[in-house]
Amino acid sequence: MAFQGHQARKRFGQHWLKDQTVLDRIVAAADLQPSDRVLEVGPGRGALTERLLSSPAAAVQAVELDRDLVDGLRERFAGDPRFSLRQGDVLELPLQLEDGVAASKVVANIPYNITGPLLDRLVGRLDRPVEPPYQRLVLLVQKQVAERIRARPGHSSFSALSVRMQLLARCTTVCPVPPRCFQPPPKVQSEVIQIDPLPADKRLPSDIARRVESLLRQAFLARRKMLRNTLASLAPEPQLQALAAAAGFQLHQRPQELAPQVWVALARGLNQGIDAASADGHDHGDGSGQGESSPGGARDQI
Ligand SMILES: C[S@@+](CC[C@H](N)C(=O)[O-])C[C@H]1O[C@@H](n2cnc3c(N)ncnc32)[C@H](O)[C@@H]1O
Repeated sequence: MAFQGHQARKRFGQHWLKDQTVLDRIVAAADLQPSDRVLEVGPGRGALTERLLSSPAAAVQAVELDRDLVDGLRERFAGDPRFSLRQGDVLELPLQLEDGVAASKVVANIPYNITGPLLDRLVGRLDRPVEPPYQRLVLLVQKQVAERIRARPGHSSFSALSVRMQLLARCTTVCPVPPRCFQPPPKVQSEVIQIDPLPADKRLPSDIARRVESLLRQAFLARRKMLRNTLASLAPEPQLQALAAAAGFQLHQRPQELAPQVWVALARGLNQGIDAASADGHDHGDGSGQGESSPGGARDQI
């Protein structure tokens, strides 16, 4: 077998999944249909790939960084024409399948060291969502990250990532995965998470999306500070108070207490303020949230 002699490499985040129940749960969550085309990030030695190829999916495209795994993977799945493999960095390679068609689903036990940029690549940000969105992502990630993705307001894990992901997708837990499910076992707890991105017509309008991204950056930079302080550059306090009341929060609250829809309501209020001011004949910029770090300029935007 071509994998013989290959040692798991720490720098590539290699922890082979060996627990059959977790593999079952991942594939069940993916709910693969004959019309599905799957992207697998980091097939490793192919434990998950084999399960994906046991499903009725039309195609499984794997992207593996470690050159020394490529021959073994090609050998292992040579008999299945639905399997294709590209060697390289998933953060850099084009992600269409061999025939140029985009995958419908992503299923992967991901290397934890690239989680942030990978989510960026596979889901995107509010102001630049991945287009077209994947129908579903089933990802094995570090538990701490899964908790941040699906956290509710007020929970200690609630962060800008929670707001962003919950406005872009429906995020649910599939199952916890303790270290003993891997070989070698990682030092951290893991979790399988299911992310169903919203279809393009259910996303936020782009001006609101840009504004929410900009608010999140501004507010979560100092997550322990009251919003009265972190948002002070946006408007004089009486106006800020009115905007907050209309959006459904109070200025003594902190950013991790505000639900995603409250951020959207605040963004709408701010953008409407800009529109109203523009209608008055003032020049207040494009409402993209740029320049908000300059207090004077930002006050002018309201
Ligand atoms: C946690 S292991 C999962 C392996 C296998 N899917 C399993 O479940 O046993 C992560 C895999 O991603 C690969 N990998 C790491 N960084 C990568 C990158 N930037 N692009 C593509 N694959 C990567 C590693 O070589 C490894 O095979």
